Amino acid sequence: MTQEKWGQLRDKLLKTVGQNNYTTWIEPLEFQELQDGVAVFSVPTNFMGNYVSQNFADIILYELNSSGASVQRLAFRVAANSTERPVREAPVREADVSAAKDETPEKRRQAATETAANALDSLQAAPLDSRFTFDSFVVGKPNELAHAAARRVAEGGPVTFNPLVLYGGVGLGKTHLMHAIAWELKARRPDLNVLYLSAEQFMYRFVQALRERRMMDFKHLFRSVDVLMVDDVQFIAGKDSTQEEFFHTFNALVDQNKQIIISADRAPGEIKDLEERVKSRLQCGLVVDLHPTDYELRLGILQNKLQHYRGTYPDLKIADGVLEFLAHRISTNVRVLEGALTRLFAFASLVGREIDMELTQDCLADVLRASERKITVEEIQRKVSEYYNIRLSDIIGPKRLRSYARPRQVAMYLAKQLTSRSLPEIGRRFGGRDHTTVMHGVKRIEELKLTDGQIAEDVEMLRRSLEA
Ligand SMILES: Nc1ncnc2c1ncn2[C@@H]1O[C@H](COP(=O)(O)OP(=O)(O)OP(=O)(O)O)[C@@H](O)[C@H]1O
Repeated sequence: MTQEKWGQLRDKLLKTVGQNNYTTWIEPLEFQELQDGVAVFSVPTNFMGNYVSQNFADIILYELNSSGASVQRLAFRVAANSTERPVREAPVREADVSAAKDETPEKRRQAATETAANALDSLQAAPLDSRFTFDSFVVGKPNELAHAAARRVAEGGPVTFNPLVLYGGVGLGKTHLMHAIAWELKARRPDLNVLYLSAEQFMYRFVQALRERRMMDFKHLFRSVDVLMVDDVQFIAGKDSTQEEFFHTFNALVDQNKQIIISADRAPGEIKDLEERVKSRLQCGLVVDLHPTDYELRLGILQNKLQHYRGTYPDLKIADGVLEFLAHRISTNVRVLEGALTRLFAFASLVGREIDMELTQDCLADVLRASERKITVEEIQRKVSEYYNIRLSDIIGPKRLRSYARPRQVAMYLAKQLTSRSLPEIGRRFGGRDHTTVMHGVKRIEELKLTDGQIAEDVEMLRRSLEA
């Protein structure tokens, strides 16, 4: 059995176990020697050796023997200078702890901690997305506070607010920021054990530990981290025993002054079925929200993505105004925005055309339709009355005073621009006015926008707040 032969066998294993398993578990194995029927491999961690021997030993043995080698057993040694980490989580094996059965309590504790640390190794590197860094995070008004708090925590200095809770709607960058913190901490403070996982994974690990009667390992694992990051914490709402364990983990870490970072899809106080005591713990630190994106932030993100895509599609051309159009028309969810741009680039490169308005509308018709915000005339009237601080009835009613008439015209103009209502329909909603009155109002505002800076600004502010 030679290195070369192992190389060939690995190719066969790739077909048997699939790409993911292969990359995670088989590729990092280094064949060392075959002696007395034992094939020895070096592995980056104990944990990984255990996992491979539990899950893939029979397949590896089968392939080794089919290739002519005579192998009865596999053995795994941890490489002395190993810096690699496996990239997936898996159960911690009882064998690791039971080896210490006859030792003193102190040694047992140490062995358990080492086991936990091994498992920790695999978790740390597990799910971080290399694209989610501070560099690739575009900062704008809606997320500047969350970003600043994340940056502060990522410095790894003394813990000043604990926990940091980031919350906000779907696709607004919570996970991105959490990963960015983890990356930054890894770079600045490699001495710290940073553990990032989703609340779902937390529950999964907890249930598994219960099933395998390995709660001690579980507790060791989670209490020996320096920074614990739990994503999408709302997931544990209504899951009583998981919440309970989370609560104890949380307290234990806070008592040791270890940093905790949590994300949720809404403010802690608003998470249904989350125990009061968990809610109040979450509210003890700094709670910051990621607001829905605004036009400027969406445009910034698109420009950022464009730079990125230039690397992949160097020949692509994009007409002026397309990014602005997308930022204007596509919803607040950044994931949808990114998806739209990806599709657009892929499509344009396939058909070999410049990305212009026509191509954009063809290619993204469904996305554009789905994200079309239905702004109503009533909503416009309400916003306009709030903005000018007049009563809603004065916008709709017959008063002709300039201080009512001008806001009314602004509302008519916005209704024409932002809804698909016809002039007569708009007129009906303004106290049964004639369509010519609406037409006149719209024209008047169009003219004033060019000559009166204040009106132009009012209209723009109102448009933005209606579209936000
Ligand atoms: N400010 C931003 N700058 C750059 N990319 C962003 C920004 N905000 C979000 N994104 C991107 O949008 C996508 C969705 O973000 P992310 O997964 O972090 O959302 P989330 O808030 O965790 O959503 P969910 O609640 O669905 O888990 C990611 O690809 C992320 O990189």
